[in-house]
Amino acid sequence: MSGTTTALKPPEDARAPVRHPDAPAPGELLDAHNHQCFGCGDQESGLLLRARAGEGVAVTAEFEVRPVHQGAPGLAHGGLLSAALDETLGALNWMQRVIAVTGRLETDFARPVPVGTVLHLQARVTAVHGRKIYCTATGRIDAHDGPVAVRADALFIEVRVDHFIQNGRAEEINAAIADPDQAKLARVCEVNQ
Ligand SMILES: CCCCCCCCCCCC(=O)SCCNC(=O)CCNC(=O)[C@H](O)C(C)(C)COP(=O)(O)OP(=O)(O)OC[C@H]1O[C@@H](n2cnc3c(N)ncnc32)[C@H](O)[C@@H]1OP(=O)(O)O
Repeated sequence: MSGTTTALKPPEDARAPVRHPDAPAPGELLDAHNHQCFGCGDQESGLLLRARAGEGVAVTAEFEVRPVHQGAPGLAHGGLLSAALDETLGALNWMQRVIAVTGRLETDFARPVPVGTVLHLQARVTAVHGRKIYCTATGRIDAHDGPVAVRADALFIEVRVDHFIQNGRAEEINAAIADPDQAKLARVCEVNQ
């Protein structure tokens, strides 16, 4: 059973999430927030996860489990399945136009996921309380209505772009600042904070 810890239960006075008026339209493919990202970037050894805007404050994503993602022979590594859930939940940032990072992530592994599976992920924000964003995700095998293999509940915490500038390695931060797409993304999100 997921979401059992108190930290993942929204308080009574939490508000419903609000879709930003300029959020991408349902079905629209979401850009990678960083092309070097292990989850949504374009590294061959990464997840190559592709997310799309959903209705409301929700997203969908697909992750093809390749041999490089194995744990046990022929099966996906559990940590990478958590990463796929985390990345999908992170894509919810686009729908509220905030910058938020994972504070807590609890994963349930309900079924083994064979190599060759396309994991169909769905994530949505359930509640917001100050900087705290409560959200949930599932991953289903080979179809959007396939059997649930993994699910997660998470708490994301809203941060300012300084979070990355102060904590990230200078080499990558400087490259991101010099990248017009990254600078635009940071501006768009910060305007809403
Ligand atoms: C340019 C675009 C890029 C866009 C980039 C988007 C990236 C998305 C990528 C996918 C997602 C990731 O993997 S993100 C990477 C993994 N995550 C991280 O690296 C985060 C590391 N942790 C941190 O930096 C920090 O702990 C933070 C930012 C999460 C929180 O620190 P803080 O800002 O000082 O806030 P703090 O006062 O401690 O906490 C605020 C409130 O949240 C609660 N809180 C904080 N952490 C937790 C927790 N683990 N579990 C429960 N509750 C928590 C506190 O109790 C408090 O509640 P109250 O007192 O207010 O009630």
